[in-house]
Amino acid sequence: MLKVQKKHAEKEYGESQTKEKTLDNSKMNQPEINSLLDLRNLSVYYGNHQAVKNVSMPIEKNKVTAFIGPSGCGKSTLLRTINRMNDQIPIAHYDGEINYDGVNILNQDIDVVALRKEVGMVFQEPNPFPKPIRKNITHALKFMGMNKLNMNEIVETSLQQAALWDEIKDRLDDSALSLSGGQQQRLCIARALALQPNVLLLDEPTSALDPISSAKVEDLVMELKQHYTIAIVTHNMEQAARISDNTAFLYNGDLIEFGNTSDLFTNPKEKRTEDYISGKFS
Ligand SMILES: Nc1ncnc2c1ncn2[C@@H]1O[C@H](COP(=O)(O)OP(=O)(O)OP(=O)(O)O)[C@@H](O)[C@H]1O
Repeated sequence: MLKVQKKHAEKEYGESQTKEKTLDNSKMNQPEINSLLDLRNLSVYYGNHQAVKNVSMPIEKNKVTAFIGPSGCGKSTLLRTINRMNDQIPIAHYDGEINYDGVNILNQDIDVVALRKEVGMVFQEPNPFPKPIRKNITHALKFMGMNKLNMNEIVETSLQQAALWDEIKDRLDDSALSLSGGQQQRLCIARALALQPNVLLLDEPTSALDPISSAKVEDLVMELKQHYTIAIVTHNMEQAARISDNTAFLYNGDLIEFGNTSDLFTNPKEKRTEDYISGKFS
């Protein structure tokens, strides 16, 4: 629950509905899903252009949900809407709801800074601050007003969670830019984890990495889902099949198919899904 929104949620939905909900997911041919986020009739526009069209789907708690589909189909737009990053684009606007633990996070009175603390994001290109490794973590905490915490402990814990501690524990005061691309990306994940989010949004986090670094980030994602709810955009079908539990296939802004990843990849219900995953178009 977004702390700043608790009162709002209680007023709008009633206390009983602010607890976790189990979706009736029969229309998606899925067993019951324990969703943390629930997208309902979500449409996103850039000016007059509709990039995401009336999408409804759950994002399951402590699972990895992959967004796949051809270039320009709206994957990143959908992901960025979940922590309101699109608010930074003046022509972007949206309709519909994203319910997060009983709160519609698209409400205008949501505290987006608090939201982004709970719903962290990691981008395609590793983007550490040009500062020492340690400061990449502490700077994020101070920026979020969390400067009373035990910084050394959080630095160590978040780097351990990001499977980076053993590699860099003796060089915490070196510049983050001295790390390899794969290490920089894991540092960016550690930086997001330091804020103790519930959800991690990963926008093609391995597309700029070599195969070995990509494999480390994939292993990390599999590990992290024990504690976090993860949504990932990927162009890599093998990656989606390897690491995700649920997959959403988007085409031209429409959600064509959503379901359990192994079912969707082995027995797609829609012809367009089958054509896409079998490489007939990209
Ligand atoms: N800042 C923006 N301003 C205007 N239009 C945008 C903006 N960002 C994205 N779009 C448009 O929205 C549509 C969806 O783009 P989006 O980046 O979400 O797709 P994508 O599936 O993530 O693509 P890719 O796989 O190539 O990254 C595209 O038509 C794109 O041109």
